[in-house]
Formats: sequence, structure tokens, C-alpha cells
Amino acid sequence: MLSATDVSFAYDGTPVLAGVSLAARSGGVVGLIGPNGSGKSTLLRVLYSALRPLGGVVLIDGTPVSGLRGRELPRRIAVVAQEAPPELPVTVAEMVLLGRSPHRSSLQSYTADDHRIAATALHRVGMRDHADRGFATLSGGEKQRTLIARALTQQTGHLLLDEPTNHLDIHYQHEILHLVRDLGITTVVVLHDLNLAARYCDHLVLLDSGLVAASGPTEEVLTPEVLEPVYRVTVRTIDDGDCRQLVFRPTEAARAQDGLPALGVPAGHDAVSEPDRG
Ligand SMILES: Nc1ncnc2c1ncn2[C@@H]1O[C@H](COP(=O)(O)OP(=O)(O)OP(=O)(O)O)[C@@H](O)[C@H]1O
Repeated sequence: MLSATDVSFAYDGTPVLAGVSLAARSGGVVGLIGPNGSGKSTLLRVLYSALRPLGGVVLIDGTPVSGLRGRELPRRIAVVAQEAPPELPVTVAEMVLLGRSPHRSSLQSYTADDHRIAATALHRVGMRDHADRGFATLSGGEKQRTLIARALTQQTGHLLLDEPTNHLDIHYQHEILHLVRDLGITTVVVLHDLNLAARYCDHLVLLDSGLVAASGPTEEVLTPEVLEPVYRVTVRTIDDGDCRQLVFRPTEAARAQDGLPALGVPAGHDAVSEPDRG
């Protein structure tokens, strides 16, 4: 169980999160959604104690996350952040093995078990055939899958993912989120794609300008009434058999608010002043 209660945070005095609460029950997948700049990554950083909140508390299985020291934290929470790791001159296999670091002292060498766990994780993200490649030579999607394998190798009870489907093709977007859901570990995942959220999350927290605009079971949050005022688009829901999916359209009102031309008139093409080419 991972919970945040009444969390607030500011960068250099500018408030970014205010009174945010979230609870990820054991084995559940919570999606963190919201427009650009709404505070999703900041909240995730607060959850894994990379940022200290101004107010509120984050608990992991009842223990304040701020009290976890040294290797205790990475033994409990694995993180795939948005920031790329430093380009270490390591192979894919070596990068994934680093996920075992919290479980061994720096003087110990990797055990056969560590290698087996890392190989299984590589296989699960479809990267086994790339094990000997240099990490720095991988494509964006291959790097992302390798970092997810490294997080799996940590074998934690909690997993935090910041836009894990970034750079992934459609096949791997589904493959990775399916895998994450099947892991059965407590997960908080930042997602921009609301249709992926619809399919793979049990519960959603929708942030808007640092506030919780909605929080609840996925199907209660992914409704036109909730989403339209926050994302400023028209939302239509369709039933895809096992799962609700969403279709979006820009709205004239939002475009006018942003100073954009009305739909159907390409930018820079004023129908009235267009010179006669006849
Ligand atoms: N290091 C920083 N210093 C100052 N302001 C920051 C910093 N990081 C983020 N911010 C600001 O805090 C706000 C929230 O940013 P955050 O990255 O948490 O949003 P987000 O919801 O994850 O956005 P996106 O969907 O665009 O990734 C934004 O206004 C952003 O510009």
C-alpha cells in the first residue's frame, strides 16, 4: 500500500501541488493523469522521496517514505523516471543487473540468482536478444524497455512509472502495461494516453493545476463530464467490448481561448483576403 495524504509542494515558492491525496492499494494500478504541467511528475517525485513535500505525508505500507534510508528505499520502491539515466558505458545486461544493487553490498559480486532474475526481466520486456548491446546504442523505445526491466529486477512491492509508454510503439505500449498490471505489485503510473489508462488502471487520480480534479475507479473518472473541462476537448466514449475507450475532438471555444483560428480554416489562410489566383 502506498498513500499520499494532503501533499503540497512548491518550486522556489511557486505552488505546484496543493492538498493532493492518493492511495494505491496492494497490487492495484493507479493512473496519474492530467494536462501538461498539472504536477504529475512532481507528485511522483514526492512519492519516491526525491522531493520533500512542504506539507502532508507519504506512507509505504504504513511507514513514512521520508524515513527510509540508503538501500531501504530502492528495496521497497522501483522507479522508472522521465529523466534518462547517465549514458554509462554498460551493456543492456549490465544496466538491468544494476537493479539488483539494493539487494547486495558493493563488495559482493552478482550471484547466479541475480543473473537469472535480470535475464527473466529482459525476456519479459522483449530485450533478451539485445543483452550484449551497449545501452547507449539503443533506440528510445529499447532504452525505455531496458529501464523497465531494471525496475523489475529490483523485485520491489511498489513500482512508480513516469510515462513508461513514451517512445514505445503501440505493440509495446500494450505489452508493457499488460505486464505491469500482471505483476500484481502496487503501481502508480503517469499516463497521457487516457485509452491506455482506461484499459490498464483500476483507479485514476486526475490532476489539474496541482489540485485533484477527480479521483476514483477508472470508469468514474473517464467520463466526458469530468474530462472535458480539464482537457478542454470534446470527449465521446465508445464501448470496445471489454473496455470503455475515448474519442477526442478539439473545441472551438478552447481554440478561441488560445487565440487559434476556427477549425476548418488553416492557419495563415484568411478565406476573405486570399488573393484571387483565377
Ligand atoms: N525543477 C523545477 N523547477 C521549477 N519549476 C518546475 C520544476 N519542475 C517542474 N516545474 C513546474 O512545475 C509544474 C508541474 O510540473 P510537472 O513536471 O510536475 O507537471 P506534469 O504534469 O508532469 O507535466 P507534463 O505532463 O508536461 O510532463 C509545471 O508548471 C512545471 O513547469
